[in-house]
Amino acid sequence: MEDIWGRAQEELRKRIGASNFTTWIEPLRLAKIEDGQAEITCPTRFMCDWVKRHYAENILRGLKDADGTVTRLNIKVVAASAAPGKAAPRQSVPRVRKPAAPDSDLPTAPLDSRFTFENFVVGKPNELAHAAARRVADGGPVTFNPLFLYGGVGLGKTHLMHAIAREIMTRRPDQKVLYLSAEQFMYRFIQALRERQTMGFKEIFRNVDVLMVDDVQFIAGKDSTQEEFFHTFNFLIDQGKQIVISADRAPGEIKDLEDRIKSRLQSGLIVDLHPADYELRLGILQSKVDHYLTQYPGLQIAPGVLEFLAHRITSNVRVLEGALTRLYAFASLVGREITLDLTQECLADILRASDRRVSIEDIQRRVAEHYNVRFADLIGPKRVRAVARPRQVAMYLAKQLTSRSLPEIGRRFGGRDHTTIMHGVRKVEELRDNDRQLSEDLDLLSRLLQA
Ligand SMILES: Nc1ncnc2c1ncn2[C@@H]1O[C@H](COP(=O)(O)OP(=O)(O)OP(=O)(O)O)[C@@H](O)[C@H]1O
Repeated sequence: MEDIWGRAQEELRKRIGASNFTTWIEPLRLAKIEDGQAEITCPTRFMCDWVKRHYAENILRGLKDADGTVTRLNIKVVAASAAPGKAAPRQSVPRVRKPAAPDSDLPTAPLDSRFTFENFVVGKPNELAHAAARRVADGGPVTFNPLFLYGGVGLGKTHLMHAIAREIMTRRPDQKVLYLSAEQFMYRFIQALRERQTMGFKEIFRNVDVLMVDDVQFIAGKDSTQEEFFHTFNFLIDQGKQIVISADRAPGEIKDLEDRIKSRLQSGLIVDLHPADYELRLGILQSKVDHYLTQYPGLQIAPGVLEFLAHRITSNVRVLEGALTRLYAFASLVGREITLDLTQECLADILRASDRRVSIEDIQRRVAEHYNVRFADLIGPKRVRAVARPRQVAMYLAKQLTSRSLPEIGRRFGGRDHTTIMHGVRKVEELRDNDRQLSEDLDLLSRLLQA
């Protein structure tokens, strides 16, 4: 099945272009072929409708070419986790392109032009890492050597590394800056060994003023590469040259890394990038929206959408950025304003994956406790204000923090109609901006529920 779909995809990529392919075809899966009918699964309804309207014919043609038995096509929505026997569809998230194996005459890996200090949003979780990176980039006498930056996936390590490299190259063009990933370091070293060019290799690496190695955990367990790295490292430090290293964890926690290397890596300044908190996530989204304003002038984003995304997508910045990119692409294609509904529709798979599994009952219990009302009253018919307002707050939080539909939420609120829920949600949205107490309550409750 994989083979057939692989061949059909190759054809499709040629026919519709790489960008359309990545957005619309890559997330699809070929689930089965039965009695001449191919079944394609799609992670969201929005995407399913779009693909049916625009690409069904091409997909069928591609499948027919790849497997002569196919005569019909059925495209249906299947939630990411429920896709039969397949890995979850890849989200259309732009992965930072890590440079490929480099050309041996040009050691420095290409720098991504977006990864600058200006584009880096600073908040509590990354302020120390940012300040240290800035200090190194500003130059002057070497204060901490090496600078070791570490943090989980997609939290901005590579972004900071590129920013440092670019800044030094601009401020001090006389300095030889060599930036590369640990994988490339190994690739070059092995190539040098094979071509009996180890002297040339050593010369390149020992002649730099600033050496920057990304994802150093990669050399763990690679004995001869570790050995060479260790010597290069010592040589440069002894010469007072700056070294900057990044990894996905602290030096002491990298398994299969020789102790002497660990201890050398620990001899400078070690700073970690913490996962982005709500404020930082919102700040990053706002700065991206500013960029999109030039790319998509006139495309409106409704109030509350960015807050919603910052609340709901907590995994990492890369996923957050990818969500916004997809949202803008969808909205501009269909020529619609980016509303909360559009957001939930077109990011259903990402939101589901990030769903923090807050249940509606958790929300109701927490809200009842906070406002000191009985749980039974909260979901019951009472209309007195002392109960009605907390109920609307609970409805609003249910919409914000879960991926349940309005009718589903209605059922959990004593069988209310979806229009009642919509009214409750809107009411809270209206009041939130001017009622400080309410806004603080919402903030506190969301935090408690997501803790
Ligand atoms: N504070 C920030 N401000 C603006 N953009 C950020 C910030 N942090 C991360 N990003 C963006 O998030 C994306 C992922 O960041 P980056 O590639 O630097 O992560 P990483 O920590 O190197 O992850 P990995 O370990 O997967 O390589 C990039 O597009 C980057 O620009």
